[in-house]
Amino acid sequence: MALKTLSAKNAAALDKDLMSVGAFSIDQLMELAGLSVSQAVFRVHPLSRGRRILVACGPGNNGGDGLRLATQLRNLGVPFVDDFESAMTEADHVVDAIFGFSFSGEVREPFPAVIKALKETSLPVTSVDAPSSWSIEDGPPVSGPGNGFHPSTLVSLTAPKPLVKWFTGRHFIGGRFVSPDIAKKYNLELPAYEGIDQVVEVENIAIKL
Ligand SMILES: NC(=O)C1=CN([C@@H]2O[C@H](COP(=O)(O)OP(=O)(O)OC[C@H]3O[C@@H](n4cnc5c(N)ncnc54)[C@H](O)[C@@H]3O)[C@@H](O)[C@H]2O)[C@H](O)CC1
Ligand SMILES: [K+]
Repeated sequence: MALKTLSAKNAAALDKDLMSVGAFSIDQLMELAGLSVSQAVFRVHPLSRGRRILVACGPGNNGGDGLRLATQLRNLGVPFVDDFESAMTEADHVVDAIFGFSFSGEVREPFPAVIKALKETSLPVTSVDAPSSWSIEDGPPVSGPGNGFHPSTLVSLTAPKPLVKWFTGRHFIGGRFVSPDIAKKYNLELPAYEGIDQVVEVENIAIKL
Protein backbone atom coordinates (compact mmCIF):
# COMPACT_ATOMS: atom_id res chain seq x y z
CA MET A 1 0.00 0.00 0.00
CA ALA A 2 1.41 3.41 -0.93
CA LEU A 3 1.05 5.74 2.06
CA LYS A 4 -0.26 9.22 1.41
CA THR A 5 2.41 11.88 1.65
CA LEU A 6 2.39 15.27 3.35
CA SER A 7 3.81 18.31 1.55
CA ALA A 8 6.31 20.57 3.33
CA LYS A 9 3.60 23.26 3.56
CA ASN A 10 1.07 20.90 5.12
CA ALA A 11 3.70 19.40 7.44
CA ALA A 12 4.35 22.90 8.83
CA ALA A 13 0.59 23.57 9.14
CA LEU A 14 0.06 20.22 10.89
CA ASP A 15 2.86 21.10 13.30
CA LYS A 16 1.01 24.33 14.18
CA ASP A 17 -2.23 22.39 14.72
CA LEU A 18 -0.45 20.00 17.08
CA MET A 19 0.65 22.96 19.15
CA SER A 20 -2.69 24.79 19.07
CA VAL A 21 -5.64 22.38 19.01
CA GLY A 22 -3.37 19.50 20.05
CA ALA A 23 -2.03 21.48 23.04
CA PHE A 24 1.46 20.02 22.70
CA SER A 25 4.52 22.15 23.38
CA ILE A 26 7.34 22.08 20.84
CA ASP A 27 9.55 20.51 23.53
CA GLN A 28 7.10 17.64 23.96
CA LEU A 29 6.91 17.07 20.20
CA MET A 30 10.68 17.05 19.79
CA GLU A 31 10.99 14.74 22.78
CA LEU A 32 8.50 12.26 21.31
CA ALA A 33 10.05 12.58 17.85
CA GLY A 34 13.47 11.83 19.37
CA LEU A 35 12.02 8.81 21.16
CA SER A 36 10.70 7.51 17.82
CA VAL A 37 14.10 7.97 16.22
CA SER A 38 15.86 6.15 19.05
CA GLN A 39 13.48 3.18 18.69
CA ALA A 40 14.03 3.02 14.92
CA VAL A 41 17.83 3.14 15.37
CA PHE A 42 17.63 0.38 17.98
CA ARG A 43 15.70 -1.79 15.49
CA VAL A 44 18.05 -1.33 12.56
CA HIS A 45 21.25 -1.24 14.58
CA PRO A 46 21.43 -3.94 17.26
CA LEU A 47 23.94 -3.21 20.03
CA SER A 48 26.09 -6.10 18.74
CA ARG A 49 26.99 -3.86 15.77
CA GLY A 50 28.56 -1.26 18.07
CA ARG A 51 27.21 1.26 20.55
CA ARG A 52 28.69 4.47 19.20
CA ILE A 53 25.81 6.40 17.65
CA LEU A 54 26.85 9.78 16.29
CA VAL A 55 23.95 12.23 16.06
CA ALA A 56 24.46 15.17 13.69
CA CYS A 57 22.17 18.01 14.85
CA GLY A 58 21.25 20.94 12.61
CA PRO A 59 20.04 24.45 13.47
CA GLY A 60 16.25 23.92 13.45
CA ASN A 61 13.73 21.56 15.01
CA ASN A 62 15.07 18.60 13.04
CA GLY A 63 18.26 19.16 15.02
CA GLY A 64 16.10 19.41 18.15
CA ASP A 65 14.74 15.92 17.47
CA GLY A 66 18.33 14.70 17.57
CA LEU A 67 19.58 16.92 20.39
CA ARG A 68 17.31 17.17 23.44
CA LEU A 69 18.11 17.45 27.08
CA ALA A 70 21.75 18.38 26.46
CA THR A 71 22.53 18.85 30.15
CA GLN A 72 21.00 15.51 31.05
CA LEU A 73 22.97 13.83 28.27
CA ARG A 74 26.20 15.43 29.54
CA ASN A 75 25.31 14.21 33.03
CA LEU A 76 25.02 10.71 31.60
CA GLY A 77 28.49 11.01 30.09
CA VAL A 78 27.33 11.28 26.47
CA PRO A 79 30.13 13.20 24.69
CA PHE A 80 29.44 16.28 22.53
CA VAL A 81 31.79 16.99 19.64
CA ASP A 82 32.20 19.83 17.14
CA ASP A 83 34.32 18.06 14.56
CA PHE A 84 31.81 15.86 12.78
CA GLU A 85 34.21 14.36 10.26
CA SER A 86 36.71 13.12 12.87
CA ALA A 87 33.89 11.87 15.11
CA MET A 88 32.73 9.74 12.20
CA THR A 89 35.95 7.76 12.29
CA GLU A 90 34.94 6.49 15.74
CA ALA A 91 31.22 5.95 15.14
CA ASP A 92 29.23 2.80 14.36
CA HIS A 93 26.07 4.51 13.08
CA VAL A 94 25.16 8.09 12.16
CA VAL A 95 21.85 9.85 12.77
CA ASP A 96 21.20 12.65 10.28
CA ALA A 97 19.17 15.26 12.19
CA ILE A 98 20.49 18.21 10.18
CA PHE A 99 17.54 19.41 8.07
CA GLY A 100 13.89 18.39 7.97
CA PHE A 101 10.81 19.70 6.20
CA SER A 102 11.93 23.36 6.21
CA PHE A 103 15.04 22.71 4.12
CA SER A 104 15.07 24.30 0.69
CA GLY A 105 17.48 25.32 -2.06
CA GLU A 106 21.20 24.65 -2.21
CA VAL A 107 23.02 23.59 0.95
CA ARG A 108 24.59 26.72 2.45
CA GLU A 109 27.76 27.04 4.55
CA PRO A 110 28.82 25.59 6.93
CA PHE A 111 26.86 22.46 5.98
CA PRO A 112 28.24 21.30 2.59
CA ALA A 113 31.21 19.50 4.23
CA VAL A 114 28.89 17.68 6.66
CA ILE A 115 26.53 16.57 3.88
CA LYS A 116 29.52 15.44 1.80
CA ALA A 117 30.81 13.40 4.76
CA LEU A 118 27.37 11.78 5.16
CA LYS A 119 27.36 10.89 1.47
CA GLU A 120 30.87 9.44 1.51
CA THR A 121 30.70 7.40 4.70
CA SER A 122 30.37 3.64 4.62
CA LEU A 123 28.56 3.77 8.01
CA PRO A 124 24.81 3.16 8.15
CA VAL A 125 22.91 6.46 8.27
CA THR A 126 19.43 7.02 9.72
CA SER A 127 17.81 10.24 8.51
CA VAL A 128 15.23 12.03 10.63
CA ASP A 129 12.15 13.07 8.61
CA ALA A 130 14.16 13.74 5.43
CA PRO A 131 17.59 12.88 4.06
CA SER A 132 19.32 16.23 4.66
CA SER A 133 19.86 18.20 1.43
CA TRP A 134 17.01 16.42 -0.39
CA SER A 135 14.18 18.56 -1.67
CA ILE A 136 11.06 17.72 0.35
CA GLU A 137 8.94 17.63 -2.79
CA ASP A 138 11.47 16.60 -5.48
CA GLY A 139 13.85 14.25 -3.68
CA PRO A 140 17.62 13.88 -4.15
CA PRO A 141 19.55 16.88 -5.46
CA VAL A 142 20.96 16.55 -8.97
CA SER A 143 24.11 18.48 -8.04
CA GLY A 144 25.92 19.78 -4.96
CA PRO A 145 27.25 17.92 -1.88
CA GLY A 146 24.07 15.87 -1.37
CA ASN A 147 24.02 14.49 -4.91
CA GLY A 148 24.30 10.72 -4.39
CA PHE A 149 23.50 10.74 -0.65
CA HIS A 150 21.17 7.82 0.15
CA PRO A 151 20.71 7.00 3.84
CA SER A 152 20.05 3.40 4.84
CA THR A 153 17.06 4.25 7.07
CA LEU A 154 14.45 7.02 7.14
CA VAL A 155 12.14 7.90 10.03
CA SER A 156 9.25 9.96 8.63
CA LEU A 157 7.66 11.99 11.41
CA THR A 158 3.84 12.01 11.49
CA ALA A 159 3.64 11.06 7.79
CA PRO A 160 6.00 10.51 4.85
CA LYS A 161 6.95 13.50 2.76
CA PRO A 162 6.86 13.35 -1.08
CA LEU A 163 10.62 12.64 -1.17
CA VAL A 164 9.99 9.03 -0.04
CA LYS A 165 9.30 8.20 -3.67
CA TRP A 166 13.06 8.27 -4.21
CA PHE A 167 14.03 6.50 -0.97
CA THR A 168 15.07 2.86 -1.17
CA GLY A 169 16.14 1.87 2.38
CA ARG A 170 14.24 0.84 5.52
CA HIS A 171 11.38 3.22 6.23
CA PHE A 172 9.70 3.89 9.57
CA ILE A 173 6.84 6.21 10.50
CA GLY A 174 7.23 7.86 13.91
CA GLY A 175 5.78 10.76 15.89
CA ARG A 176 2.90 8.99 17.57
CA PHE A 177 1.05 12.15 18.50
CA VAL A 178 -1.42 12.75 15.66
CA SER A 179 -5.04 12.66 16.78
CA PRO A 180 -7.71 11.13 14.51
CA ASP A 181 -9.15 14.63 13.86
CA ILE A 182 -5.80 16.00 12.67
CA ALA A 183 -5.16 12.87 10.57
CA LYS A 184 -8.56 13.37 8.93
CA LYS A 185 -7.96 17.07 8.29
CA TYR A 186 -4.73 16.29 6.38
CA ASN A 187 -6.14 13.17 4.74
CA LEU A 188 -3.44 10.98 6.30
CA GLU A 189 -3.50 7.20 6.30
CA LEU A 190 -1.42 6.42 9.33
CA PRO A 191 -0.29 2.84 9.92
CA ALA A 192 -1.32 1.25 13.22
CA TYR A 193 1.30 1.45 15.95
CA GLU A 194 1.62 -1.75 17.95
CA GLY A 195 1.63 -1.90 21.74
CA ILE A 196 3.84 0.83 23.16
CA ASP A 197 5.92 1.21 19.97
CA GLN A 198 6.75 4.75 18.86
CA VAL A 199 7.56 3.66 15.30
CA VAL A 200 6.09 1.38 12.70
CA GLU A 201 8.13 0.02 9.82
CA VAL A 202 6.37 0.39 6.49
CA GLU A 203 6.88 -1.25 3.17
CA ASN A 204 9.06 0.68 0.82
CA ILE A 205 7.01 2.53 -1.74
CA ALA A 206 9.99 3.75 -3.76
CA ILE A 207 9.38 4.24 -7.44
CA LYS A 208 12.94 5.08 -8.42
CA LEU A 209 12.89 7.66 -11.22
N1 LIG B 1 4.95 17.39 13.64
C1 LIG B 1 6.12 16.95 13.38
O1 LIG B 1 6.30 16.16 12.49
C2 LIG B 1 7.24 17.48 14.12
C3 LIG B 1 8.42 17.63 13.49
N2 LIG B 1 9.51 18.17 14.07
C4 LIG B 1 10.75 18.25 13.38
O2 LIG B 1 10.93 19.56 12.95
C5 LIG B 1 11.42 19.56 11.62
C6 LIG B 1 11.15 20.86 10.96
O3 LIG B 1 11.78 21.82 11.76
P1 LIG B 1 12.05 23.33 11.31
O4 LIG B 1 12.61 24.04 12.48
O5 LIG B 1 10.82 23.88 10.66
O6 LIG B 1 13.13 23.23 10.19
P2 LIG B 1 14.38 22.30 9.84
O7 LIG B 1 14.93 21.67 11.07
O8 LIG B 1 13.96 21.45 8.72
O9 LIG B 1 15.45 23.33 9.27
C7 LIG B 1 15.41 24.72 9.44
C8 LIG B 1 16.82 25.27 9.55
O10 LIG B 1 17.56 24.89 8.40
C9 LIG B 1 18.08 26.06 7.78
N3 LIG B 1 18.11 25.83 6.32
C10 LIG B 1 17.06 25.66 5.49
N4 LIG B 1 17.48 25.48 4.23
C11 LIG B 1 18.86 25.55 4.27
C12 LIG B 1 19.88 25.46 3.29
N5 LIG B 1 19.58 25.30 1.99
N6 LIG B 1 21.18 25.54 3.66
C13 LIG B 1 21.50 25.74 4.97
N7 LIG B 1 20.56 25.86 5.98
C14 LIG B 1 19.26 25.76 5.60
C15 LIG B 1 17.16 27.18 8.19
O11 LIG B 1 17.82 28.43 8.13
C16 LIG B 1 16.84 26.78 9.63
O12 LIG B 1 17.87 27.15 10.50
C17 LIG B 1 10.72 18.37 11.00
O13 LIG B 1 11.31 17.94 9.80
C18 LIG B 1 10.85 17.38 12.13
O14 LIG B 1 12.12 16.74 12.11
C19 LIG B 1 9.47 18.71 15.42
O15 LIG B 1 10.13 17.83 16.27
C20 LIG B 1 8.05 18.92 15.93
C21 LIG B 1 7.09 17.84 15.54
K1 LIG C 1 17.34 14.97 8.45
